[in-house]
Amino acid sequence: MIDVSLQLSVSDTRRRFDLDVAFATNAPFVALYGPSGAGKSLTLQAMAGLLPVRTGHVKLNGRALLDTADGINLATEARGVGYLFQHYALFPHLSVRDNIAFGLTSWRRRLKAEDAARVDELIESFGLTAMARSKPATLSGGQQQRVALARALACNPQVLLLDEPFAALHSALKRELRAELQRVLAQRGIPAVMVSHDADDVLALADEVVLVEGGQVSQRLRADDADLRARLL
Ligand SMILES: Nc1ncnc2c1ncn2[C@@H]1O[C@H](COP(=O)(O)OP(=O)(O)OP(=O)(O)O)[C@@H](O)[C@H]1O
Repeated sequence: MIDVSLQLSVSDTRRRFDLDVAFATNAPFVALYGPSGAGKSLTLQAMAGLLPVRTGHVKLNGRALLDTADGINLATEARGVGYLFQHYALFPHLSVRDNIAFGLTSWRRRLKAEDAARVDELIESFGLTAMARSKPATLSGGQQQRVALARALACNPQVLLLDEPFAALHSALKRELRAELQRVLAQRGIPAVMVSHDADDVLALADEVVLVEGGQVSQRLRADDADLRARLL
């Protein structure tokens, strides 16, 4: 069960955006869908603990990652979330292997043997063995996306947060990588929350769709709603 309620504001000198979203679901794959600037990425960032929240909660199978009423606000690294950033945000100076291992290392210690084995398993299962020592810039778009996904999974997350995971890819590759993502999530039993404004991504992957507009949830739709396609397009 993913249970989210978030109230926050972001602003700079000229703009202010108020987010007030809430949804609770048992769906294994949830899509946050809506127009550009609706507040989808801010929702994901707040769930991951990357953004200060004024009031609200984020609960995962009953475990509070954030609950402002109880003074709970776990640090990002303690939340057990894997995050795939829009445009992947790979570290250009690190190899594929070091990108994937990044969250498991620190300046104080080297990778533990069990973590190294996990990184190697991810490299192999995502077909990245031949390029494990290469820098991200030398990889194709699909390969970079696989590195980002492997990095998000390296910390053994309880939930995967995906921000526009297929936006940079052409349509044949999108189809291939959607299927790969479904396989990986089913294999590992990890629920996912995906931000997308691509109706095809949503139709292909989501069990439940949360429509976000103007910083609020405007509708909830299930994948088996007969008119889902019509309502998304
Ligand atoms: N620090 C900030 N200061 C002011 N406004 C901000 C700040 N960060 C985000 N915003 C605004 O908040 C709104 C919601 O942003 P968000 O990134 O969540 O949109 P989105 O729904 O993910 O859109 P897209 O699909 O285009 O990525 C946007 O209008 C954005 O410009």
